[in-house]
Amino acid sequence: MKQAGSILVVDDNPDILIAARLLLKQHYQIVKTTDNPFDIEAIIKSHPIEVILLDMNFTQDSISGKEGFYWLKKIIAQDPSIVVLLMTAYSDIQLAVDAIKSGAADFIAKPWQNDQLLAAVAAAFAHAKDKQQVNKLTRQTQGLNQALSESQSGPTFDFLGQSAAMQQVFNTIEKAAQTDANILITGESGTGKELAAHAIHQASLRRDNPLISLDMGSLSDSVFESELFGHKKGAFTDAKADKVGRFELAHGGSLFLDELGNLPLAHQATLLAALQNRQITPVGGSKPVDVDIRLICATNDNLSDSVAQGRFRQDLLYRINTIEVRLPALRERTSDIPLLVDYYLSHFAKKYKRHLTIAPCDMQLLCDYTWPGNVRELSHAIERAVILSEGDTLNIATVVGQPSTNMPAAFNSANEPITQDTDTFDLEIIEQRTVRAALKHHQGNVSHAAKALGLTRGAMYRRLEKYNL
Ligand SMILES: Nc1ncnc2c1ncn2[C@@H]1O[C@H](COP(=O)(O)OP(=O)(O)OP(=O)(O)O)[C@@H](O)[C@H]1O
Repeated sequence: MKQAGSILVVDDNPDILIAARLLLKQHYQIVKTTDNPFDIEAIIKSHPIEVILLDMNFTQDSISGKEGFYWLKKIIAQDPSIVVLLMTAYSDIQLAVDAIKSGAADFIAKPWQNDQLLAAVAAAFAHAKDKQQVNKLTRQTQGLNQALSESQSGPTFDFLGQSAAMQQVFNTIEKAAQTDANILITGESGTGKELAAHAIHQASLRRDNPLISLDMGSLSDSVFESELFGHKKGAFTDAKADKVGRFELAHGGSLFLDELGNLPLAHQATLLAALQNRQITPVGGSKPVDVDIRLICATNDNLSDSVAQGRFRQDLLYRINTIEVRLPALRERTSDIPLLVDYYLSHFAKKYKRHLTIAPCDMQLLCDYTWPGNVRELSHAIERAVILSEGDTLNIATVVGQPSTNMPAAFNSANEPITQDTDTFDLEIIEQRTVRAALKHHQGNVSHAAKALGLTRGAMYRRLEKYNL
């Protein structure tokens, strides 16, 4: 039976090429041949070659083997994962030793014994698999280190809720997490979609492997494929080294694609193809890589509406929403508010070394407020109150928006007139105004505003917090 594997034979003698092809074709799925070593580069680029059988002398009467060493070096420089077997009719021990020192896996004397050649090629394929595995792990480790340094190590806060609505959410997560089903988390901004993604991963069998997140809302067109699928060195001007994409980093674990509703249609098609094939090809690469991931997506949008409006592909929606987890807005589960207030009060009191309690009437005020920014707004409000309160009692008056307006602070601020004239050169003031203007322009959509400002959503939220927006 033929084995999966692709081998290239390079020899200037057509009889050798025919003999090698006839023999190897019986055992391997892809056998390519060429009599011109200048073709090697293009063949490697267009086909995922694992092993090369390479002649050492191409020019007539040449017996030094120098050409073989030259092409061997070029192959290794182009793709170090390829295993090269050198062959020559002028067998001598020193040549064999030099070949192996230069990076060849083995040396074969012509004319070959079929059994010996097949054994050497089988060993070369095994070696190629090991090399691929080592390369993959090395690149995965580099990528994971990078992802960790980008603080994607996990959420700081617990995922809380005692209301019936949240109990149902926890139930669905518990059941769905045990399977590999794709999960779509929906809910307004600040309802805890990212926390839910982490909870799903932690409750799954993949918990010992990484959860890799990617904010689709802040990805520009030019980096989309390279972020998702990685790239090869030299694939484009800025590709100074190989980069592992998020799909490969998440191999064996979970991939969390946040803000999926913002993905342009062209990228939706690319993403769908990767999900269907369970394979990705890095930009500038020729070898598809198998990926085993559990997909978790999140969105603030109603994707069914987006499908109806032609903004989101129906086939992609069907692929990602095997299970849907809908996170209720905080105003739909007011019984959770005291729990969340106590939790964040104790967290921030500890952080700022304060001893604060909250008066029952103030807790009631917090329960009556509609929290359009959901738990994120609540946690920021409590943090500000902890910082601004004097004495032992939390003073909430300064932090909660007027219940009569029931608008998030960010919206209120955005409605203020913004002076565009440069009446100040204070960078902080200018930054604050720009952030407000971007929010206003994008009707409070934090992802869109962040993208317009060239910020990640994390960086945007830090600024919203800093300026109390
Ligand atoms: N159930 C919860 N218990 C405790 N904290 C929560 C809960 N839900 C959300 N939070 C807190 O609210 C903040 C926002 O949560 P998260 O980022 O998960 O929301 P999101 O729905 O992903 O928001 P966005 O759509 O804007 O990205 C975080 O600080 C998170 O810790």
